Amino acid sequence: MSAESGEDTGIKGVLVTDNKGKCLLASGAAEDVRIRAIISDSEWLEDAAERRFVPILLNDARFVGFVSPYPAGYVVLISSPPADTVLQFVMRVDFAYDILNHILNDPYDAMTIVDANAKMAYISPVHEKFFGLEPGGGVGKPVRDVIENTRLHLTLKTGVAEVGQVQRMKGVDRVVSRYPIRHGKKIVGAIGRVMFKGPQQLEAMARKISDLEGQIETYKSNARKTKESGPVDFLDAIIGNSLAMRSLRDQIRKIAPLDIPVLIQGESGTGKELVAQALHQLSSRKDQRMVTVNAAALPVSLVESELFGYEAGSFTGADRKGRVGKFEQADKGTIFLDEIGDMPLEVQTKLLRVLQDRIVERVGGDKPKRVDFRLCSATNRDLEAFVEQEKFRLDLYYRISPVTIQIPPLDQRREDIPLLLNHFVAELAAQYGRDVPEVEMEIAHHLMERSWPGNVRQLRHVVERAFVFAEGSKLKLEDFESGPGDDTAPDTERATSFSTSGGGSLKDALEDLELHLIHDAVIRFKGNKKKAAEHLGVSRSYLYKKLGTGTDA
Ligand SMILES: Nc1ncnc2c1ncn2[C@@H]1O[C@H](COP(=O)(O)OP(=O)(O)OP(=O)(O)O)[C@@H](O)[C@H]1O
Repeated sequence: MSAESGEDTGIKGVLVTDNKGKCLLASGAAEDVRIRAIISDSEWLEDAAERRFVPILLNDARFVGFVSPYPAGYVVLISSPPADTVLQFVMRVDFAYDILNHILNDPYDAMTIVDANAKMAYISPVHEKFFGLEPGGGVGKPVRDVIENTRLHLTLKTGVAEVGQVQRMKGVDRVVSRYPIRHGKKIVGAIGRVMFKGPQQLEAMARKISDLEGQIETYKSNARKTKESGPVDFLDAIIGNSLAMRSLRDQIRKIAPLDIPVLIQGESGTGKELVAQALHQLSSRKDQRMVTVNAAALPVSLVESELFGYEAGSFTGADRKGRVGKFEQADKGTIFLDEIGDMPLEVQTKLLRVLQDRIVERVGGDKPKRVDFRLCSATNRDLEAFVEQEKFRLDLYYRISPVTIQIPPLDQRREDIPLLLNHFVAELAAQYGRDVPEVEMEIAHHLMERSWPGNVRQLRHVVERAFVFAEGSKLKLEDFESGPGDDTAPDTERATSFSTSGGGSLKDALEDLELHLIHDAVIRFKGNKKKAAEHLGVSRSYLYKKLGTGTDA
């Protein structure tokens, strides 16, 4: 910058003193007698030389002095403060110089500065080393020639900061941020910062944030649902007008407000979880949580920590902060023990204790805590038979079943099928963002004649398959008659039945499996056959051929 340029941030003056502070040379702003008076104090000089940057404040002007010793005395460069914040920083922080020094030399956070022409103006020593440059070696070169995959030249053009991006340099990923630097309205350069610890830390942080966001979403949506739907809606969600279903809703209405344990029994897919939800929502605990525990999925080794929680650092592999167990989470609310019939005997014993005492103690903790929960359990097993076979503890059975609710299988209430069909079609239309299609009359008839070992869940799957593959705006009987959707075995059984279905050859079994995979993929991608074909790694035409359709839906 030239002496005449008058730029505010430029050097305003120079002063050279001897070791005692006697002025040897003064030029520019340093000729001001007030500045000379300040600087000629040898104590001030000594202190300033330690700090390197010092504010020089006059009544009508403010400067920053850069003070450096040289063998015969001191050199003081006087400049205008680039901004008030900078001046304040220098004024308030005695070790301002050391901070700048740290920023420039931080081994974990390097810096690249380019000028308005995208030429390197500065590069941190750690970054120079990383690129194998001599000190100052990159300065003056176009940034793109020095830094791999840089976008700093684009930052100058767009004027938009890019924060937390991943940039590959010399075969490793680094997290970088790029900022345009403005003087007034003009972009005068750009600064790039590199976190030398790599992106792993950020990834871990991002994962944590996304977990938390997920949890918040669940809470929000639960809160919304509870607000939007009055308690009656939770009963209305249990579709069916058969005598059995009407009586079921009556029982729920009566039992829900009583705070006693309930055991819900019914085959898989009959809606046990729906009933548990309704019981909770119609109880006085509805504003608290219903915490679901899949009892079958609990390994004995983890059951205590899952159910009762653990204190910080209580065992290897535990979260450092400790964890609240399911029973504590359900305090004042409901705990729903699903699949309780599949609980191993050792786990049953541990469970019995907390059901008797209503007290939990975290693993590694010494403060037993009283918990207040409503117990709701469910099973598709014949628990009485299990008790006889000594697979289930009698005392636990009594604890969990003062009241039982039996949900009959769908085959015993086929008159509910038309209502369920309409309900699922409307629900699927909303889920897939389509108009509700017309449903051919014969379909309900056809479905009522079939057997439903997988109960309502299986019915929903069958309707979903037909819905996804239907052409046009009408659901036709033929949509339900062909393809894997017509299989009457429950899904879990079907998965293992490919090789034996129809007792045919291996080729038949493979074709069967292929068709299943294709149908599953189309459902997974909500009817988008292009995406399904991509996912399966087959051409679209092959997929159409297998589905027996000619066009994309
Ligand atoms: N009466 C019903 N009305 C509406 N939807 C139902 C009904 N019964 C079951 N469903 C639906 O069927 C599916 C299975 O229900 P749910 O998970 O409650 O069954 P479950 O008996 O708990 O099964 P499992 O024993 O396998 O855990 C869910 O999508 C549920 O919404």
